[in-house]
Amino acid sequence: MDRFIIRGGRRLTGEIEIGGAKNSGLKLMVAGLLTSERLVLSNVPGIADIQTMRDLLLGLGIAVEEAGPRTLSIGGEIGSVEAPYDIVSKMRASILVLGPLLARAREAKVSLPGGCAIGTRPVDMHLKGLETLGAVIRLENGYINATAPDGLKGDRIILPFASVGATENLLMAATLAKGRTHIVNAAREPEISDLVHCLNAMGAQITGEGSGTLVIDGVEKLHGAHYAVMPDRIECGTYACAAGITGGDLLLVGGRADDLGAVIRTLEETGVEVVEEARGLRVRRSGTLQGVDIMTEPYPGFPTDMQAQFMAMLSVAEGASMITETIFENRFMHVPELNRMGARVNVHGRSAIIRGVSKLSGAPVMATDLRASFSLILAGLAAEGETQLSRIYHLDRGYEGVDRKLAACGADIARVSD
Ligand SMILES: CC(=O)N[C@H]1[C@@H](OP(=O)(O)OP(=O)(O)OC[C@H]2O[C@@H](n3ccc(=O)[nH]c3=O)[C@H](O)[C@@H]2O)O[C@H](CO)[C@@H](O)[C@@H]1O
Ligand SMILES: C=C(OP(=O)(O)O)C(=O)O
Repeated sequence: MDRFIIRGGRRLTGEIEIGGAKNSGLKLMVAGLLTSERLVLSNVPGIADIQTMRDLLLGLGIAVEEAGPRTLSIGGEIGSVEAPYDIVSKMRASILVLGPLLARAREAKVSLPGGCAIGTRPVDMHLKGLETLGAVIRLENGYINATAPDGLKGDRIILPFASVGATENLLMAATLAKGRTHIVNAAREPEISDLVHCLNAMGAQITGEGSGTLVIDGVEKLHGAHYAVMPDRIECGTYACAAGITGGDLLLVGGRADDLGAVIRTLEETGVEVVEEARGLRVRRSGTLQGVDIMTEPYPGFPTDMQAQFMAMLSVAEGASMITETIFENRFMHVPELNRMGARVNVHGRSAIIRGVSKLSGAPVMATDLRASFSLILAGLAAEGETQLSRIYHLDRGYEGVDRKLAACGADIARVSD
C-alpha cells in the first residue's frame, strides 16, 4: 500500500493545473447510458473513481474508449442492467446508473450502496422519486430491483432535501420519460448545471437549472455529443488552502471564482487573498491566518467537501473557529488525526471548536476518506518535521498527481510503496 511522506515548513509558490471535476465527470459518464450514440467527454480527470465508473459501464455492456488525452468516448447498447455490489460498494456514485437504466432499458438491478465513513447516506429520495415517475421498486438481498414496464412518466417530484445525487438520478431518468417532470427543491450545485448542459447538448429539454426547480420535457431519444467536464472546484479550493496554510502564492490554472463564492469569501475572512486572473485564480497569504466560523450547506453555501481542508488551515489560525457540519452526520474523522499532529479541536455533536495553535508537528497519520486525507496533507505541509500519511487510496479516488503538483511548487512530498 502506498504512503505519502511529507516534510513540512515550506512555502508553496508556482502554478497548479486544476483538472476536470470528479463530481461532474462521473455523472457525465453515466449520461452516456442514455443514448446508443457516442458521448465524447474531454477534460476527464485521471483518478480512480473515473476508472471505477468505466468498469461499471463496461459491465453494463457500454463501450468506454480513450479518444485522445483526457478524452473518453462512451456509448453502445445496454447489455446488462446489473450494477454489482463489488463496484457500488467501492464508489457510491454508482447508484446514478439506476435512473438512466430504468429510462432506457426499463429495468435495473443495482446494489444498495450502504453507508460510508462520512455517514449513513440513504438513497430513499432517489427511490421515492423514481416511484413517482412510475417505477416499481423492490429491495431484495441487498439489491434494488426496479422495473418500469410501460416506461417512465413525467410527474411532479418534491425533494424533502436538495440532494445532489437524487437530483441527478431523477434528472437523467426524466429526460426519456413521457411528458413533463418538475423536480422541486432540486440541488443547485455547479455539477448539476454541468450535467444539464451536457444532457441538453444530447437533445434533452431541460430548463430551470440553478433555480431550485428543474423542468424536464421528456424526449423519445437522446443523441451523441461532445462535452468538456467543468474544472474541479473542490480540487481548486483544496490547493487554495495549501497556499493559505503555507503562506504561499499559487496560481490555480483553470480555477473559476464563479463556482467558489462561499469558499472565496471564507478564505478572505481568514486573511487569504484570492484574485481572479485570465488563466485562473491567484491565491496568496502574507499576513497571519485568522479564525472564522463555518457552516456547511447545500450550494451556494459552504461545501461540505471543503470542510476538512479548512479545518487543517484553521488549526494554525489566530483565535478560535467553529465548524458546523450540516450535510453528513459523521464527517469529523480527521479530527483525532489532526489532534495527533498537535491541533486543538473538540467535537460537540455537529460542531467542532478549533483553537488555533502556533505550530503543528509531523506524525504518522491515517486517511479515512477522500477530503480528510487532504486535510492531513495540508497539516503535514505546515507541520514541523515528518508526516507519514497511510491509506492514500482514499486520496487517489479524487485527486490526480497530488505529489507531482505539490512538489512542483516547492513541497517536500514523496509517494512511497511498501
Ligand atoms: C459523487 C458526488 O457528487 N458526491 C457528492 C454528492 O454526494 P451525494 O449525492 O451522495 O450527496 P447528497 O446531496 O445526496 O446527500 C446530502 C445528504 O442527504 C442525505 N440523503 C441523500 C439522498 C437520499 O436519498 N436520502 C438522504 O437522506 C445524505 O445522507 C446526506 O446526509 O453531494 C455531496 C453534498 O454536496 C458531496 O459531499 C459529495 O462529494
Ligand atoms: C464525499 C465525496 O465523494 P463521494 O460522494 O463519492 O463519497 C467527495 O467528493 O468529497
